[in-house]
Amino acid sequence: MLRFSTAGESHGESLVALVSGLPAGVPVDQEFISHELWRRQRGYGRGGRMRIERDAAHILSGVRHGKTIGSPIAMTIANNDWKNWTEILPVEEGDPSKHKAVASPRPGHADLAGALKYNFPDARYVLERASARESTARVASGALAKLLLRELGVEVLSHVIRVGKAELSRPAQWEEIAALSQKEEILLNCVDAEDEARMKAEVDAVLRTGDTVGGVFEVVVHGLPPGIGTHINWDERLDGLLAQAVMSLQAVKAVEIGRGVTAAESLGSTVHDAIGYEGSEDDFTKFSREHNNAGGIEGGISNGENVVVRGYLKPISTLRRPLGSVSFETREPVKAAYERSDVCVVPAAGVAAEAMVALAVARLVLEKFGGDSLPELERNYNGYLEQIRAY
Ligand SMILES: Cc1cc2nc3c(=O)[nH]c(=O)nc-3n(C[C@H](O)[C@H](O)[C@H](O)COP(=O)(O)O)c2cc1C
Ligand SMILES: C=C(O[C@@H]1CC(C(=O)O)=C[C@@H](OP(=O)(O)O)[C@H]1O)C(=O)O
Repeated sequence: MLRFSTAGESHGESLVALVSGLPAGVPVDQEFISHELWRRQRGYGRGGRMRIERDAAHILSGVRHGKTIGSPIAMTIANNDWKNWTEILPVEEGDPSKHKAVASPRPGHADLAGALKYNFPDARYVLERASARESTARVASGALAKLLLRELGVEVLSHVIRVGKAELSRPAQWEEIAALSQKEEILLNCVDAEDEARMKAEVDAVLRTGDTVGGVFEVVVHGLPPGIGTHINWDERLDGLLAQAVMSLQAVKAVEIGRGVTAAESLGSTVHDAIGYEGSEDDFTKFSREHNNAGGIEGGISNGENVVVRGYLKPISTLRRPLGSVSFETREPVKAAYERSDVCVVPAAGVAAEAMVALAVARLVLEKFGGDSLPELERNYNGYLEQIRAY
């Protein structure tokens, strides 16, 4: 089974990722992993921390001569900022007077709930792990899943469809989303320049007022054949696994598959994707669809169309003009803590969500087709593609 876990704190020495269950023989393109990490660091509205970090994955195990060898892959991603925190957050006992308390919990962050739960006098240790710095390790892990999927012709990318009140005004084509991932700079990762300018204006407005914005990203899986996931068991459904994978990201508060949200207020005759038999030779089967409101999943199973998953982000909770809070020490009303912060992270969250989606899809692909080596997996995969083509 493909599994991954992460360790590490935001201002600790490094993030750690551990990925197991990948077959042997998958080419590991380190430049690709670095590019994915770079993409997660970009986007208009990020704070001062991103000027300090230059994320790169250091592979410790599981890869030899540029290919996976079937054993668990351990990676570290260093925190450049650690050097500024070694006295504040030492692993040894250290000097308690150097402790930098997060003295008043930020509404919307994990501070208060975490401090109560773990019995900490302030929120420092809570934010250290709650921080989305952890998503770096997810992106490095997801890059490995993407490299596996790439061997099977499956790609996972994202783009931004809303920042605050500014929304993408038209549907995006796969080719446009793919072109975004090749750009040398990322503004708001939107496929339409005019819409992107309106999104930028939303960020500029909150930069001026000391506020923050949220938004919506869309992850698209391209080239996934029908039959991944199953209706048979609740915990093996593709839609359920994707929802959990994306919802688990920091600040994501809703997940939508296809046109799930507007479908709830629409008639069945306008929502469901009428079936034809006009597919081309390049398609998995000759079955075709009028549109893809289902987001490529029916009954928890991929149906051969692009899989489309949207993540809805709440606005960032650390405000330069903070909301009311209470001092941990005195219990008196004070403003919530502020050190520095991102004000908009929709493009970065989209990249992190790509990683989570790639890991979930790769897990189900490996469960269906098995194989301890890439050639064995490819044999099983291609045999299945032949089967559905001949159906
Ligand atoms: C890429 C990314 C960067 C983030 N940066 C910040 C930040 O600078 N400041 C902040 O308060 N929250 C930031 N967040 C959101 C918090 O991590 C998140 O709100 C917090 O951990 C509480 O979890 P929850 O929002 O899922 O309930 C970021 C989220 C993502 C995905
Ligand atoms: C470090 C990252 O994001 C961080 C996520 C984050 C949070 O509260 O989630 C708070 C900020 O950390 P800091 O207080 O050190 O500036 C962000 O910079 C990153 O994305 O790599």
